[in-house]
Amino acid sequence: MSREIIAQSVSRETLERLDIYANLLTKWNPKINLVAKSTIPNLWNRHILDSVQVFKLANNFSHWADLGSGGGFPGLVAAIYSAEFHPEGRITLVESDQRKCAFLRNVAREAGLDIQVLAERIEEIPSLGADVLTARALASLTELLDFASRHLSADGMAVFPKGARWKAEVEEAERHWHFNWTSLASRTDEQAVILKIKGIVRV
Ligand SMILES: C[S@@+](CC[C@H](N)C(=O)[O-])C[C@H]1O[C@@H](n2cnc3c(N)ncnc32)[C@H](O)[C@@H]1O
Repeated sequence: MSREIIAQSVSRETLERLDIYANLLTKWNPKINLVAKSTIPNLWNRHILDSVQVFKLANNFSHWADLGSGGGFPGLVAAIYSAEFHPEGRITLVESDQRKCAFLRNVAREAGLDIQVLAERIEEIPSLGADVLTARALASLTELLDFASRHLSADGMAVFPKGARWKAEVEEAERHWHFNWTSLASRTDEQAVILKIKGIVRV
C-alpha cells in the first residue's frame, strides 16, 4: 500500500532505487539483522515511509548526517530522495557495524547513489559540521543531543523520530541541555512524533 502512495509522488528512477533497496534489505536481513524480522512484511510503511516523512521536514540542506544508520533509516531513504529532489546536498551515514556498512555501500552502488559511509563510532570521528542531523532508534534524547552538539553546525537542525515516551525524554533532556524544539505527529505511528531541534547548548 505505502509503495503505491510513494509511487504517486516520485519519478520512476526514484521508485526503482527504492525497489533495489527494499529487495537488497529483504535479502540481507536474515544474515545481518538490519531491521526486526517481524517488520519486513510492513517494510514500506514502517521503515521507508517513516523515513520519507523525515526527509520532507529537512529537504534543503548542504550536509545531512545520519547517525547509527543501521540498515539505512532514515539516511539511505533521504539519499534516494535527495538524488531526485535535492541533488546538490551531501549525505554521510555513520554506522559502527562493518557488516551493516557493507550493506549500505552495496545499496549505494547498486542504486547509483553518491554518499559517504563512515564505519566508525560516532564518539570517535571529528565533527561532521552537518546542517541536518538525524538518528532513529539510536539513543535517548539526552545522548542524541550530546552527539548533535558535536556534529551539528551552529545553525543546524536535528530531526529525531521518537516513540511514545517522547515527552519524558524531552523532560529528561532539558535537565542537561538548553534547546528549542517542536514536535510533529508521525504519519506512520500515532504514538510517535518527529522532534525538530535547534540551538543546543549544554546546561
Ligand atoms: C537500533 S539500530 C537503528 C538503525 C536505524 N537507524 C533504524 O532506525 O533502523 C542502531 C544502530 O546504531 C549503531 N550504533 C550504535 N551505537 C553507535 C555508535 N556509538 N556509533 C556508530 N553507530 C552506532 C548500531 O550498530 C545499530 O546499527
